[in-house]
Amino acid sequence: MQLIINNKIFTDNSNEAVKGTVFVLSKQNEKFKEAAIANGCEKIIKADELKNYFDMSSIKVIGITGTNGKTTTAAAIYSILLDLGYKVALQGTRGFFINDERVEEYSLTTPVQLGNFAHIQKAIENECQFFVMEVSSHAIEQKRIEGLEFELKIHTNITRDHLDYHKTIEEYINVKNSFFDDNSKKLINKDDKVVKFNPTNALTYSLDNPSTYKVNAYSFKNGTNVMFSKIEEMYSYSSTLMGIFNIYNLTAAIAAVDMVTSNSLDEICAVVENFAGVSGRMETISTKPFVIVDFAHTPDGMKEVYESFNHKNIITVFGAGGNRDKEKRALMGQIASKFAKTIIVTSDNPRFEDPDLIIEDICKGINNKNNLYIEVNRKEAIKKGIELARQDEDSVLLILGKGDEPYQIIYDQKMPLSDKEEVLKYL
Ligand SMILES: CC(=O)N[C@H]1[C@@H](OP(=O)(O)OP(=O)(O)OC[C@H]2O[C@@H](n3ccc(=O)[nH]c3=O)[C@H](O)[C@@H]2O)O[C@H](CO)[C@@H](O)[C@@H]1O[C@H](C)C(=O)N[C@@H](C)C(=O)N[C@H](CCC(=O)O)C(=O)O
Ligand SMILES: Nc1ncnc2c1ncn2[C@@H]1O[C@H](COP(=O)(O)OP(=O)(O)OP(=O)(O)O)[C@@H](O)[C@H]1O
Ligand SMILES: N[C@H](CCC[C@H](N)C(=O)O)C(=O)O
Ligand SMILES: [Mg+2]
Repeated sequence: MQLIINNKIFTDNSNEAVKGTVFVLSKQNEKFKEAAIANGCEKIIKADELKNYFDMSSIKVIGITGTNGKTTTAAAIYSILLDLGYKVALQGTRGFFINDERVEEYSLTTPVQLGNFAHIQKAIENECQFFVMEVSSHAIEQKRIEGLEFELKIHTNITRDHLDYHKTIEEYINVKNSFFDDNSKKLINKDDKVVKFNPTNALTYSLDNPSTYKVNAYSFKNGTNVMFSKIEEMYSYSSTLMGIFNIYNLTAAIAAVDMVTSNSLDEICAVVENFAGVSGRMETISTKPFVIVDFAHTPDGMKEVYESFNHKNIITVFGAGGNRDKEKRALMGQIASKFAKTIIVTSDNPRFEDPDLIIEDICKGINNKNNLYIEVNRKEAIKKGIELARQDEDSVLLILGKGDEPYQIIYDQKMPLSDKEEVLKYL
């Protein structure tokens, strides 16, 4: 990766660290320092020194971490800020966006150091006042966010994910919490039981516990309607987004915009309705049969989705990623069997693993095998789901795990596949 500032090349790759370039040292490439020197680089700096070469004072960086809800909360903040007339950049799982336009496709949720700086540079060139970014646990652990100064840090929730990488849940929680141990402005979900944060400059939001931005009531009639209070004052907003978890995401987004702008909460709440949600996140693809595509890929994420459709006969299609946390698989099976009437277990990015064995792992959590179908081919699994949904008017088909990912990863190949397009094909 290279970054050019005032005609000077900064690189994090020793192979590119030739004469006249600056080698930017990070946790990941420390081991290549000698190679960079051998290649003749002009200078070596630490990633957190990059800020000395770079004037970022015109842009406010907002970072969001948590197990679930980062992409949705980030997109909601982006949408609200744009609607209020600001220029904004958004960086996360779905790519990189500037002022309502997609600039880059999917890659990492949080790029490496030089990648973050390059995007911020582009945002500044486009006169953005805000840079909204998702911060993954990998990024915190690998110090990809070194050298960034955050105007606001937001916490969504901490459950379980990526244990293939972090090994233990304790380590995962510690990594996430470490994002909140400094004196920056923070916005914390007060209903989360494991979050630990430095209380200096922290405000909170919640549905259950006392907090700064406290949801007092909500209803799901004709969309989602929410009343919340800040200190003594009451406010309300409406949204087309479904699910209690989206009340968390939207309330966090409103609170965040309140914390970083001088707009009134009434102004902010008025534009929330315009946010149509994120592609592939609780997205209704069809109402008859009722079909939803969602990105839930953790036991907790699935539970949240299923609970939102408790009044329906749930038919669900899902798998679990290969070369990722194996422990979550049986738990996902368990959650599905608790809530769903019919389960179709299939593949979700098997990568280098045998898809049949991943499915076996998932099925270990499913006790009642009566309404269980196994279909390793995801396209066929979706087709089966639609067939079954057509036979039951009270059903909802919940296709989980891939959201709007446009591919299935088999070995290291990305084969084109879109859950949404498959659904539309069979309707
Ligand atoms: C497991 C993991 O996170 N791996 C990341 C890690 O890989 P690595 O340490 O093996 O990389 P490496 O090839 O040794 O290179 C490390 C550094 O050395 C440098 N290098 C390398 C070779 C050389 O000869 N000389 C040299 O200087 C490279 O330029 C680089 O800066 O560092 C690389 C760059 O520094 C990342 O691209 C890579 O992400 C891989 C591709 C990945 O798939 N990561 C996923 C798991 C990830 O990060 N996901 C999260 C969360 C997703 C979510 O929940 O939404 C994300 O933020 O996307
Ligand atoms: N606040 C929340 N609490 C619990 N579950 C949520 C919440 N928000 C979203 N979800 C569920 O998690 C899924 C992923 O949401 P989203 O993409 O916003 O999260 P993310 O943190 O960016 O995930 P990832 O780290 O995989 O990119 C959604 O499709 C939904 O099922
Ligand atoms: N962005 C996350 C979720 C991907 C979910 C699922 N589609 C998978 O491949 O496991 C990750 O890379 O772990
Ligand atoms: Mg994300």
